[in-house]
Amino acid sequence: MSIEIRGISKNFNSFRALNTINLDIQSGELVALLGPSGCGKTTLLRIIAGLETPDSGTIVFHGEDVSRHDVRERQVGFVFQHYALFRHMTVFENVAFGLRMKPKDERPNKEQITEKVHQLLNMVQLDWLADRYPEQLSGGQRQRIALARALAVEPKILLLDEPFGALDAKVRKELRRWLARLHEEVNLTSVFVTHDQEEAMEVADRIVVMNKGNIEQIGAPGEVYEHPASDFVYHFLGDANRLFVGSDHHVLFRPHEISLSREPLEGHQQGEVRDIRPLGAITRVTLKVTGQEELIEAEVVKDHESLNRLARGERLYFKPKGGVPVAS
Ligand SMILES: Nc1ncnc2c1ncn2[C@@H]1O[C@H](COP(=O)(O)OP(=O)(O)OP(=O)(O)O)[C@@H](O)[C@H]1O
Repeated sequence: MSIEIRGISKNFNSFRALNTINLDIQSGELVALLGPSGCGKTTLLRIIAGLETPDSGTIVFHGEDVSRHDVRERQVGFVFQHYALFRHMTVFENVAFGLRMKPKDERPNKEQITEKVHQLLNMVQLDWLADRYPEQLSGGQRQRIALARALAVEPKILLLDEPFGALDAKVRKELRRWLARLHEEVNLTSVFVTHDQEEAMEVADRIVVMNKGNIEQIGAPGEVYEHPASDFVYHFLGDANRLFVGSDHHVLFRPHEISLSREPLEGHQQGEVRDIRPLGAITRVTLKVTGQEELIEAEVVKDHESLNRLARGERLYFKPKGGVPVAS
C-alpha cells in the first residue's frame, strides 16, 4: 500500500514541528525518517498513523484520503520503543490479542488464531518462548514479539519508532539485519524513525533526512551519502573534516577520503600527528594543521605505509581526495 503525504504542517503552540511536508512512499518500500532529536520525525509518524492530527495537509493510503480516519480505521501496525507488551499476558496471548479483538464477523476461530500465532512466532524465531511472560524475555526478544504482535492483524503499513533504540549495539545490529530480511519476506510498506545514520543506511530502501520540521533530502542510502544536498546532510550522514582554504572557503571531506604520506607530495600539505587510534581494520590519525583550530581526522587501512612506526608529534602530508568545496 502506497502512502502519500501532502502539505503536512503541525504546530505545537507557536512552535512549528512540521513545515509543509511532501513525501511519496511506494508500496512495499522500507523508508527511514532520519534526523536529529526534535526534528519532527515522531510527529510525522504519528500523523501517518492517525495518532496526531495535522494543522493542514492530507494523508493518502493507496489513493484513498484517510486524513479523517481514526487510528483503528487506518489499520496500521506499530512498534514503538516504549510500547510495552501486556505484562499479565504470555507471549502467545500478546500476539493473539489483536486477532481476538477483531469484530466478530472478521475474527478467526480458535484453531486459526493458534495456527497464526505460532506461524508469526516462528517467523520471528521465538516460538519456543510462547508460554513465557514479557518480564522473562530479553529486550531484543521483546522487540521481536512486539513486531509479531503488530504483524498479527496483517497491516498493510508498518510504522516503527526507534524500534531498537533501547538495545545494546550488537543486538541492534542483529535485529536490524533481521528486520531488513523480514521486510523482504512479508513485503509490506514500512516507515521507521531513527536518529542513527548507520541504521538508516543499512536497512532502508530510501532515507528521508529531516531537519527542524523540513525535509532536507530524500534518496537511496548511497545517493544521500555520495551526493548530499546540503552541509547539514553531509554532516549528519557521517564524520566530516573541514579544511579551510584561504579565508572564505573550506573543503568538506570524510576521514577516509584522504591521501596520506610520510614524504612531501604534490598538492599535499603538512599536519602534525596528535593522535593515532587503531580501530580494527582501519587506523584513525588526528592531525593539527597550521592556521586552523579544527583538527583533521584521517582513516587509512591499518597497514598503510604512512603508519609504519608513526608516533605522535611527527609530521604527515595529506590531501583530501574529492571533497566538496564550500564558501565559509
Ligand atoms: N505534544 C507536544 N506538545 C508540544 N510540543 C511537542 C509535542 N510533541 C512534540 N513536540 C515538539 O515538537 C518537536 C518535534 O518532536 P518529535 O517528537 O517529532 O521529534 P523527533 O524528531 O521524533 O525527536 P526525537 O528523536 O527526540 O524523538 C520537538 O521540539 C518537540 O518538543
